[in-house]
Amino acid sequence: MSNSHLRLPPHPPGLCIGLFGGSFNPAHDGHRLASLTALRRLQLDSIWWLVTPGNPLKDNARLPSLAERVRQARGVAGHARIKVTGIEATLRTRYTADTLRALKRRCPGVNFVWIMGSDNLAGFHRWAEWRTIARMMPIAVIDRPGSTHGAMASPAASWLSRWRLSENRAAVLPHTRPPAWVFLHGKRSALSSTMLRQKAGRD
Ligand SMILES: Nc1ncnc2c1ncn2[C@@H]1O[C@H](COP(=O)(O)OP(=O)(O)OP(=O)(O)O)[C@@H](O)[C@H]1O
Ligand SMILES: O=C(O)c1ccc[n+]([C@@H]2O[C@H](COP(=O)([O-])O)[C@@H](O)[C@H]2O)c1
Repeated sequence: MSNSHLRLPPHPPGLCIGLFGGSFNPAHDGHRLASLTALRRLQLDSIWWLVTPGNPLKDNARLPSLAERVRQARGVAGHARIKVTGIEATLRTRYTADTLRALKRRCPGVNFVWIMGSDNLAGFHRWAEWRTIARMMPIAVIDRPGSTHGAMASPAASWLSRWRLSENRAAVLPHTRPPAWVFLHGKRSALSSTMLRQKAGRD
């Protein structure tokens, strides 16, 4: 990855930016639909897809290169407000807590929101410093087929329950002091990268 991925133009204070981390192996329309839901319901200025150099909890032996995944994801994103970036490679961060600290330091005044699908909330308690992440920025969870119940029954959802905003207040989430989170239900996609890799004979 070239240093161009670290170029962070000055962001006027008050901008609202969603951070959507993922392996994107490959990116698909489910990522795009979740992003459009977050953009609209949270009234974000933009959403950044953070294509990870490698999820710290996954075996990344067969993961395509970061450059390849970023290129493919840009083809799928196709939206002026969705920016696809490999910035974690340049920041030399892999754990989400480290990435969020680095971005907050580099972009003071920006209202960041961490975005994730409901399957990730189900396993969030296994992430490094997950409570710290929730104290660093608001979180929006996007409902995804197959994980609605698991997400809500998870240790993280239980710990976070007292800070949950109702969905009709989603637009205030980016301006709310963390911990704060919202569970967004809307149009859903059953697509997954696993399904696409299997179809392509890659798994
Ligand atoms: N169909 C979907 N609806 C809502 N969120 C999704 C969907 N697909 C992926 N996400 C979310 O996008 C983020 C990145 O996911 P990722 O790139 O791992 O895709 P994936 O389809 O879950 O991949 P895999 O099947 O390999 O686990 C995660 O927060 C995940 O929950
Ligand atoms: O920081 C962690 O401990 C951690 C553990 C698991 C996943 N993550 C992040 O979660 C995001 C979603 O990952 P994935 O592989 O499910 O697409 C991605 O940004 C990962 O870096 C982060």
